[in-house]
Amino acid sequence: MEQKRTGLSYVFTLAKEERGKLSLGMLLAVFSSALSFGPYLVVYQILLLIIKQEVTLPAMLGWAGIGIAAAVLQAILTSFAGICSHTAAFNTMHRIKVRVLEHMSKFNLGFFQEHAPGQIKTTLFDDVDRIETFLAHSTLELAQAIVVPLMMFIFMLRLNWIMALIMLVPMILGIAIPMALMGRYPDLTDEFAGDTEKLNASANEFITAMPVIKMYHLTAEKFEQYRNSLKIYTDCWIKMCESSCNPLSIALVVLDSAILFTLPVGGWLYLRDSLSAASYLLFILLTMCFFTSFLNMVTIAMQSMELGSGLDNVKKIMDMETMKSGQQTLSQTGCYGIDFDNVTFNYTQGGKDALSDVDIHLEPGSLNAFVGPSGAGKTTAVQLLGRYWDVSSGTIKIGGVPVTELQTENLSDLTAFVFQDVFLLEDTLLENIRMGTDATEEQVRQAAKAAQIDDFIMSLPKGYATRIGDEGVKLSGGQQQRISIARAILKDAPIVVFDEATSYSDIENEHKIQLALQNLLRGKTTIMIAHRLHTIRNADKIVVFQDGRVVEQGTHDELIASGSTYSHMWDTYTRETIGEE
Ligand SMILES: Nc1ncnc2c1ncn2[C@@H]1O[C@H](COP(=O)(O)OP(=O)(O)OP(=O)(O)O)[C@@H](O)[C@H]1O
Repeated sequence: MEQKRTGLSYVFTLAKEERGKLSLGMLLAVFSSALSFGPYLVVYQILLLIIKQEVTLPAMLGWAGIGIAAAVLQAILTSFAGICSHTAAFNTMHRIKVRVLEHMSKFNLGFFQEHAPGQIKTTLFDDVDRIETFLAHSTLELAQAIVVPLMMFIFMLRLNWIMALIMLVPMILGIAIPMALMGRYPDLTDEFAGDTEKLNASANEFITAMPVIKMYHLTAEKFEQYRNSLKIYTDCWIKMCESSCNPLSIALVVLDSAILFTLPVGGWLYLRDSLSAASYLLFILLTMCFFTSFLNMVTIAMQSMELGSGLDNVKKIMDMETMKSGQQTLSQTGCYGIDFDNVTFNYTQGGKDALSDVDIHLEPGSLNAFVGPSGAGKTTAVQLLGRYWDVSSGTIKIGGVPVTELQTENLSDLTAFVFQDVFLLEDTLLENIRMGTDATEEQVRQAAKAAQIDDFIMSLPKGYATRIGDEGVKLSGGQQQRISIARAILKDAPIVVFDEATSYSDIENEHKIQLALQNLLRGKTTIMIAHRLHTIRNADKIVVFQDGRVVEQGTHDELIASGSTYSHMWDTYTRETIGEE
């Protein structure tokens, strides 16, 4: 279905809190433009004096004074108009950024997995910044481009209606001819916006994938996705230029040659005594001024076309449905069981089920493990518990309450997730573990000790004050995972999920973390996803996933005794581990 382009009215809806300032800015811009007539009127009056042979020094000085006063006032009004529009634009930009971010923070977390960071950044910064530029500059130009030619036309109509109408001929031709020619070409604006977005996304991917790209000696030219996007973008750009070059050139030539219409007609009227010499000269001056103002409209039209796709992106995000928060809350100090009741889920409507009819009951305060081959649905199951996505059917409950009925902040307080890939803030190690909580430095250290990362941190010259990031220290995968474990320990949530959380750790560190966690996780309901089966051997319940279904559940001994999937996995695992040793 073709998407309807978002109109300029949406910009003014976004800027509704600043309408007063914007209107004042536009009004001042109109007054300031009206004053730009000053010099022309002065010239006209002086010409009249010359023709009537009434030139006197006081009269000349008087008119010159009026001209200078008009110019000074014009400068003052322009400056105030700019202050109004820039303040309104900056406030609007700030407000939109906050609103878009707030709105995004209410999405299911899956949104951030589905959308490339580059794409979100483009909307949040480039597209919103374009709105700011438009409001700061184009609104004033728009007011001027509409009002100035209109005022000029009314003035000229009063001076000589035939000449005024003649002035309209090049304007009508300048619009009608290009529009007729443009109609023969397809509208490529949406296609171009889409191609630009794809090019940005593939450039972003190229930069993100730099380590792999270097390993395989791929250059930007050889990186097929980038090369294709660039070619499609360039082809579309050339097509756009081809389709707009001729009509635009014709429009410019016709509008620029407006004087060729007013000059002969004015001369003819002058010879017939229907137009005074002063008026004739004034018309020649105004013809040039009129079309310069009118051409501003073409520039604004082009700016608003550029704004269009950015506006669409902002609107798309603002129109997206947010995750509906429930009303119920559970205490963060409680101990809760978890139930998956007949849960089915697919990432894309009509696509293959990532989970089918999953039924699991996890006892309050128990240690549980999700195991199974890659792609079996383990991560999907735990992400559904945290509402990264919402189930397609069935219910997931914490302490008997469906997760969809819990307040979103409460659900977040009840759960702590440690994933294989860790996100670190460009901040100190202390703040990276503290993560906005009011934990004391001592509490942070205790958590870091349990996660086996305190020794490493203390070995750094600045200890916990060491900053992570470009200019700071770089952490290994295992160290990052241990920071993430420390965060989860400090959060002290009643439900803790580890998804391959120690996969980057060496055996010794993994063992130490396991020992520390045994104490810390007492009384919490824990889910561990693990491929290294020895780490979950003592779990109260092991749930075996295969192809999106739960095929077995029980303790290690029960599952080994049953002799099916888990026992085969265990056999293979122990054989491989012994082989490695
Ligand atoms: N964001 C996503 N969009 C679409 N499909 C997905 C997404 N994430 C996972 N899948 C699909 O869902 C299925 C289950 O994936 P999931 O990551 O839950 O498996 P897993 O058992 O955790 O695998 P692994 O052990 O390799 O992490 C797979 O077929 C996978 O391709």
